[in-house]
Amino acid sequence: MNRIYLIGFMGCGKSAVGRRLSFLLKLPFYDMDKEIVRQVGKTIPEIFEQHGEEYFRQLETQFLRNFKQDHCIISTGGGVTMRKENQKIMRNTGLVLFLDAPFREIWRRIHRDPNRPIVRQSTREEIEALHKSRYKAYKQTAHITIRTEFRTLRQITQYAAFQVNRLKGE
Ligand SMILES: Nc1ncnc2c1ncn2[C@@H]1O[C@H](COP(=O)(O)OP(=O)(O)O)[C@@H](O)[C@H]1O
Ligand SMILES: O=C(O)C1=C[C@@H](OP(=O)(O)O)[C@@H](O)[C@H](O)C1
Ligand SMILES: [Mg+2]
Repeated sequence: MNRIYLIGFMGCGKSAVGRRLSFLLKLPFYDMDKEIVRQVGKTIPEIFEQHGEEYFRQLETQFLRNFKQDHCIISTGGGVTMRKENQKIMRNTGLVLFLDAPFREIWRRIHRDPNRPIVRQSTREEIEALHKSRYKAYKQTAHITIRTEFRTLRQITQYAAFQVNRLKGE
């Protein structure tokens, strides 16, 4: 299968770049968080509050196991890449792009957002430690790492499209 997955920490731009990349490459776009919200009929904070994080993680893996569409762009949630099974599914069914943003930029983007329950419950230091602890998994799961610092969303999207086309041509 030939999907494009965007992975990386909260706020690195997976959803924003995924949407733009889908326009540029003319491929359908799926944001895993949005798909889960639609399936369950609850917001992400509601799922975390009412069922707990582990339940949300199961929904993420279920989505990846059951999803059938080929030739599409999928923006993952920041925690998806932590499970080995998810890593395997993504690498076996598509090209995995890691959007690598510096933590201070990530923090600036996410610290006031009420829709990310993990951020709401934690201090800056705790989120920075989480970023550090997850970094290796993103790096190792990705076929390509894209550094986003000093780049606009448009530049990142164009660079991602260039990399996708280059690898398709190989
Ligand atoms: N390179 C960038 N330049 C400017 N704004 C960005 C960039 N990447 C992401 N953003 C903005 O940061 C916020 C978080 O991005 P989002 O795509 O939701 O991240 P993710 O899905 O990885 O959590 C959004 O408002 C998005 O428009
Ligand atoms: O990193 C995480 O554990 C999470 C990231 C979120 O997605 P984004 O990476 O799009 O913010 C969302 O799946 C949930 O709040 C948990
Ligand atoms: Mg997102």
